[in-house]
Amino acid sequence: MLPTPDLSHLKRKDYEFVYEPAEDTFLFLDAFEDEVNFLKELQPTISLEIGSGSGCVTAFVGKILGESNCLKYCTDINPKAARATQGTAKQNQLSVDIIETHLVSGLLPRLEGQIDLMYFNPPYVLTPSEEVGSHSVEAAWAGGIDGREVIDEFLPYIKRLLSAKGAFYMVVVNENKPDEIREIMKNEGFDSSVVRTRLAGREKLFILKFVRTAP
Ligand SMILES: C[S@@+](CC[C@H](N)C(=O)[O-])C[C@H]1O[C@@H](n2cnc3c(N)ncnc32)[C@H](O)[C@@H]1O
Repeated sequence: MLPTPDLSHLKRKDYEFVYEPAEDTFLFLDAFEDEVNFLKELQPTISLEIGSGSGCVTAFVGKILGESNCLKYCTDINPKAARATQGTAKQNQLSVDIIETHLVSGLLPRLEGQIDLMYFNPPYVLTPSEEVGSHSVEAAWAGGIDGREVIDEFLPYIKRLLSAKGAFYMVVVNENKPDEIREIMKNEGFDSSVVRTRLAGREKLFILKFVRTAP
């Protein structure tokens, strides 16, 4: 079992402003541990986490990839989360390029078709639409109708950003209608699988994986 990254620089007060690693984060870590062999074979040259929050997931993936030449990018809409990710990268001796932005704004067209590994633990909680799009901690969970508003805005970017061999992982809950998301992505030319599921309180969490359909 790989150790959880060192987040000791983040204090209780920081988590008033930045999403604190929770069940969904830890399910993501478990899923990436399941995927170690795939990730090592993939040998990503560029990775991207959208919504990196504390930076816990990227630090974990960084440990898996070890001394590789992978260029690691993260984005977050919340400036305090971007700073937290920066601190976590430093604390865990990783080099990560963190961009404070909405989804992947500013990365296209430069990284079009370049990303081998991409992952997103999105805001997936069902909330009124007006709550979506804040730049503070509420951005971590407010997902709007069906918890899908941010997810649906992001889906078209997967095809544009992933390289031919690339893989994309995402956390969703039952209420987000995972089968419908998989169908949308199938129509975009992606195969999907469920890497892990877990019940967390009333939520059923899924880690979905998408790769391009073999020609
Ligand atoms: C559920 S939290 C996940 C944080 C971290 N990746 C983890 O797994 O613990 C979702 C993160 O996405 C960020 N986020 C929400 N909407 C975003 C958007 N439109 N663009 C970029 N980041 C966004 C939030 O600020 C938050 O840090």
